[in-house]
Amino acid sequence: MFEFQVKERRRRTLSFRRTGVSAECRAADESYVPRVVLKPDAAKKRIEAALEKNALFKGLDKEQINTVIDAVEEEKYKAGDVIVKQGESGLYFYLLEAGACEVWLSMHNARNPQMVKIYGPGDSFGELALLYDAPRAATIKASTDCILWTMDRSTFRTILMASTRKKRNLYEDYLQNVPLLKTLDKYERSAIADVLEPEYFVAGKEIIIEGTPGDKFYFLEEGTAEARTRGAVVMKYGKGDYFGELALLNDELRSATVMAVTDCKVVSINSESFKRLLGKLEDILQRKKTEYAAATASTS
Ligand SMILES: Nc1ncnc2c1ncn2[C@@H]1O[C@@H]2COP(=O)(O)O[C@H]2[C@H]1O
Repeated sequence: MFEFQVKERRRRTLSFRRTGVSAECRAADESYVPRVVLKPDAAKKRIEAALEKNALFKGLDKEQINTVIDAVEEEKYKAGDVIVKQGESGLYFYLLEAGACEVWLSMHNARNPQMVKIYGPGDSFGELALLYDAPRAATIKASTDCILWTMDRSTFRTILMASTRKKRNLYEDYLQNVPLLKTLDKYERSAIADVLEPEYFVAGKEIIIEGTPGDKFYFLEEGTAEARTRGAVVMKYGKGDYFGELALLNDELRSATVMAVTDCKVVSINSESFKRLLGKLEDILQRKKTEYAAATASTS
């Protein structure tokens, strides 16, 4: 049998609480006093680079980013180390700077956990226990030597909890009803919610232009749109439909123009997140190509 042994490490580093708390921090948690773990400028630059790669930190202002940079603490793990263990209580949120970590899940008290994904640089984990006051939902194990930045619970709850929860709640129902995502589990859909960027297009405006390079994938959240090739309508889109996948999947130019028929709200995903989060749906996405070919043939 496969048993992970771990107790989340408790920090021994000297840290202090900063006085002169910003109004924003006080608003989020009256008792919060920012934590400061002293570190050289070079370390601050590394943290900033890691934060830039992670969608959860995107909406933060400069002051909040500085609070995060002050508060996090470096941790190194060796290949094979267990960083968090499913079922235990959670103390920290983790941002992976270097190395790779495996996610292991034990479903319904099954004895043998399954590895469900691998995290790489810029990925983060450990938010669920802190967001919902719940036991760790999965076990995370270093698959190579790793460098992580760990954030204490109080900083996480003050700086990141509201924005993360808001985005996940906002898109939970919508994503659950997107047919393409039916085979994903709730956690995989919330990872998609984290990276969605809303965009608005007035009726008649092009969302995608045929023959141009593509760097985004879109879900249509509100309104209707249509795809045209050489002027002929080849596809109509409504709420929950998606487009823009072919250029990203096949590294090619946009093969059609997609235009808003009514005012539209779309949510987009950049190509890096698309490959990371929707990669396992590639077969379903590629199948759509046959549908496009048939529609195009019937108009010519
Ligand atoms: N499929 C999954 N289900 C639950 N947690 C997952 C999954 N994949 C990755 N995780 C991460 O594993 C972490 C384990 O600790 P948390 O429950 O705090 O937060 C969890 C998520 O960040």
